[in-house]
Amino acid sequence: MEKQSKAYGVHVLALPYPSQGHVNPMFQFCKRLASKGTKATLAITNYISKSTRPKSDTVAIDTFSDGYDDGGFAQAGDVDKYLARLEKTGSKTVAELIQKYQKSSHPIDCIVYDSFLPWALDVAKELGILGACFFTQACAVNYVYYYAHHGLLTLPVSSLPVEIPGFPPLHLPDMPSFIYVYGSYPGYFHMVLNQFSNVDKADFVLVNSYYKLEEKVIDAMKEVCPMLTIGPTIPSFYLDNRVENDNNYELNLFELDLSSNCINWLDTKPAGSVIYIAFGSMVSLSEKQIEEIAMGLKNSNFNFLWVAKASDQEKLPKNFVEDDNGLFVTWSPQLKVLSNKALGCFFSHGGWNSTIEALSMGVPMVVMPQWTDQTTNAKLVEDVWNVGLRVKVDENGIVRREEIEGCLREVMEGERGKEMKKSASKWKDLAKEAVSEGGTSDTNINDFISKLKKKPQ
Ligand SMILES: O=c1ccn([C@@H]2O[C@H](COP(=O)(O)OP(=O)(O)O[C@H]3O[C@H](CO)[C@@H](O)[C@H](O)[C@H]3O)[C@@H](O)[C@H]2O)c(=O)[nH]1
Repeated sequence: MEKQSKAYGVHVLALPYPSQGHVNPMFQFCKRLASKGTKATLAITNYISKSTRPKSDTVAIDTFSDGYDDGGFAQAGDVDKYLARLEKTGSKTVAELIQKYQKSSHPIDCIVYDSFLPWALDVAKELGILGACFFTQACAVNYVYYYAHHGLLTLPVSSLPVEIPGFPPLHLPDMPSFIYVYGSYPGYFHMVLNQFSNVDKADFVLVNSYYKLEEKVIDAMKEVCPMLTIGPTIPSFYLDNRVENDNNYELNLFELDLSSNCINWLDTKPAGSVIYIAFGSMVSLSEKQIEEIAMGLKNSNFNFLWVAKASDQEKLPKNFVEDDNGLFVTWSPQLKVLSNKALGCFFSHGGWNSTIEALSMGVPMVVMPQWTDQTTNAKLVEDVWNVGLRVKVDENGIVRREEIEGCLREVMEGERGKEMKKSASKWKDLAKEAVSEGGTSDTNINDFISKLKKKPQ
């Protein structure tokens, strides 16, 4: 076990974009830094702090204002409005936060900021500290955005397929949705391209992936934007187990549903018999789509654990009776679920955290991507890593019950499913290797820390 050092060499302030899929990897990275003797402080918004009251033994938690202290994004109710205020107010309040530490006995040496918040690098430079840009999504996705940002991929895409080093050619539905459905979510689209607006000025560029997972694209990306793989940023307990008491996310922005202990329930099920269904923190499905999933599951007759908000559970068909082969929760301890022996398949939306968590736990997937990077992740899951299937959507934009049942059966008991289980187990071993002593991610994290220590004074 790596012991926590009391004599901190350097102090890192981590600034995630304020949503679950960004806070999780940044917080885990902080825990990893702390286990190596670095002081790490995670900066979350006042609203997240008030609504979750997070605690950690090893990472300090501090707050800044995004301008919406009483409701965060929901209070703004509009992407453009939220992002504009986050930048304006955040630039000021994050600067104040750093200045507070600069007057203390442990000033900040480096801000590790989410790539969605490039303005944080300007704050760092004005205050004379280092800036490390942290990408939370797959390197392949970042590669596409890099090329689009620099006009090397002309938009709307006219020349198909698009080639990414080491990957099969990408057709339009394999591109991130903002490119695939050109003109959709302009605020978010601007944000993902803008990740590259000043990245050349960052002192470090970190990415939550691991080298062997995306070897060729990481090598290609290194030529233009040197990214250090530091992932997977999941608790050490599930991989190398070198960090003491590190088995939780501890920073759930949603309340864990303890009404039915889903882990005890999973423990009663045979190995590999349960499908886990969860679509991350942002997806909202139509009543029709929920009905199709429910009927696909019912017809498949597999055991299932389904994470669905109360409002989504209300959309279930009236004749969908929950018996002992199915359980609903509103929010699960996802890593504990994925690591449970009863798991046979993860039916997911293909969010990057869910994807890299499943890869790290060796769980094959069925992916029903909704938007953003999920479409590309689904392609990689099916055609590059050979660990799952992407469901097909019909002409009305619905994934039908027969399609869902067919994909679940193939992954759970089909011939391809057997191959996928083997591949999943390989990616799990490689994830563990990456973060273990001397692994690629471990070495990159050590290099990052040692460069901080040698920073010019
Ligand atoms: O019941 C649940 C459901 C999810 N999680 C966790 O919540 C996170 C969800 O992250 P992710 O799978 O990436 O999904 P989103 O919350 O949807 O993340 C957004 O942010 C990601 C990072 O940018 C993108 O890859 C996604 O497409 C985008 O939707 C993961 O760590 C899960 O372990 C739980 O702990 N319990």
